[in-house]
Amino acid sequence: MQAIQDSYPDNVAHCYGCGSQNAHGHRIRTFQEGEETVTRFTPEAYHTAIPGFVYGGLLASLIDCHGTATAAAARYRAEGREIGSAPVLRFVTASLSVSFLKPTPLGGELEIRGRVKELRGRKVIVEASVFADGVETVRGEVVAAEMPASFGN
Ligand SMILES: CCCCCCCC(=O)SCCNC(=O)CCNC(=O)[C@H](O)C(C)(C)COP(=O)(O)OP(=O)(O)OC[C@H]1O[C@@H](n2cnc3c(N)ncnc32)[C@H](O)[C@@H]1OP(=O)(O)O
Repeated sequence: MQAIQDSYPDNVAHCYGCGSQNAHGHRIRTFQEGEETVTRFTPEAYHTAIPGFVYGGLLASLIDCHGTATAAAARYRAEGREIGSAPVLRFVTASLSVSFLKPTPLGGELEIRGRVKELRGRKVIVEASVFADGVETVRGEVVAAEMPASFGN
């Protein structure tokens, strides 16, 4: 199945969280499921915070990259365009907020589910949650902004 990240051009596919070209990264893959998006990720033993539980920074990065992918998909949908069609849309994180509701157990697959809260102009606000065994352990919000052509300058 085609993931949203599969549509990222090679020159922006090096992100540590979601770049398919980053051999050391998480390489998350996000799929549209109706009005929601879903990513599945299984943390490794070295993603430990306190033994038995997942490191919060990893969980934040899953929300982050799931959010920017959800934002891109939402904009394509709003424009009635196929994901990845030219001109390619790229979103970066303007703001990320994360609440750790419960400790997230280490040792199984996590599910990250996202939905669009607001889509306006060059900005998309995405809400996303991490679930472990169906229990919501983390909730976050990503403000994703369309990457300006001048990015980095
Ligand atoms: C392409 C695949 C890569 C995937 C990336 C994965 C996630 C990442 O790790 S990205 C790396 C981390 N993020 C960055 O480095 C971004 C650095 N910041 C920037 O480049 C700029 O500040 C940027 C692009 C976010 C916003 O620039 P700006 O000139 O304000 O853009 P602009 O187009 O005017 O603003 C867009 C909208 O976002 C809003 N906005 C900008 N920053 C923020 C913020 N911090 N909080 C809330 N809203 C914000 C603006 O108010 C504007 O909203 P509106 O349209 O309602 O007025």
